[in-house]
Amino acid sequence: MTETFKIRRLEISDKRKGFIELLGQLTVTGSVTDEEFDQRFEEIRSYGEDHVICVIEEETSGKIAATGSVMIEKKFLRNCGKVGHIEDVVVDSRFRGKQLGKKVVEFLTDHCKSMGCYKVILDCSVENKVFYEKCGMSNKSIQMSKYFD
Ligand SMILES: CC(=O)SCCNC(=O)CCNC(=O)[C@H](O)C(C)(C)COP(=O)(O)OP(=O)(O)OC[C@H]1O[C@@H](n2cnc3c(N)ncnc32)[C@H](O)[C@@H]1OP(=O)(O)O
Repeated sequence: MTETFKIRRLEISDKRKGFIELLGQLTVTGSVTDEEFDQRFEEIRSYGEDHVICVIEEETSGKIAATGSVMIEKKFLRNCGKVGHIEDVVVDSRFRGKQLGKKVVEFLTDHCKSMGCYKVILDCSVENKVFYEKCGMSNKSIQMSKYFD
């Protein structure tokens, strides 16, 4: 069967297209009810261009094959500059190795550029370092984190 991929922003109907299950390939999602999804979707939509989630839909199957998100941080430094933070990039294991991950990162990076950000940053595992290098990024620092119970 021919695969046709289309990249676009997340739509409210994407919950039915496997969006949450796809995020489950990245980390724990918990059980998200339709009501919780709709509420969170509207909340994120209210941030407009400052919080964008992109998806790639495989149109033949109507399934979400890849996703990633970006948040625009507004700063005082660098003349009230802006920084893009990329998060939650994942490609369905059935569709990996087809340049979809790269397309997601490009989409998000282009958004940051169009928003006037001076840089875009993300945290990733050592295993994904080469992937992000192929997306034109380079290692700058180490990640620190503290998880709350
Ligand atoms: C900020 C964050 O969200 S970090 C979390 C990243 N996500 C995950 O770890 C979830 C599980 N992994 C995945 O979903 C996928 O494997 C991803 C997103 C890491 C990569 O997606 P894919 O669609 O398979 O990658 P894609 O096909 O676009 O690869 C682009 C290039 O990177 C290379 N590449 C991809 N993954 C890797 C890897 N793990 N190690 C080395 N090279 C890699 C590819 O070979 C390709 O090289 P080429 O352009 O020379 O042909």
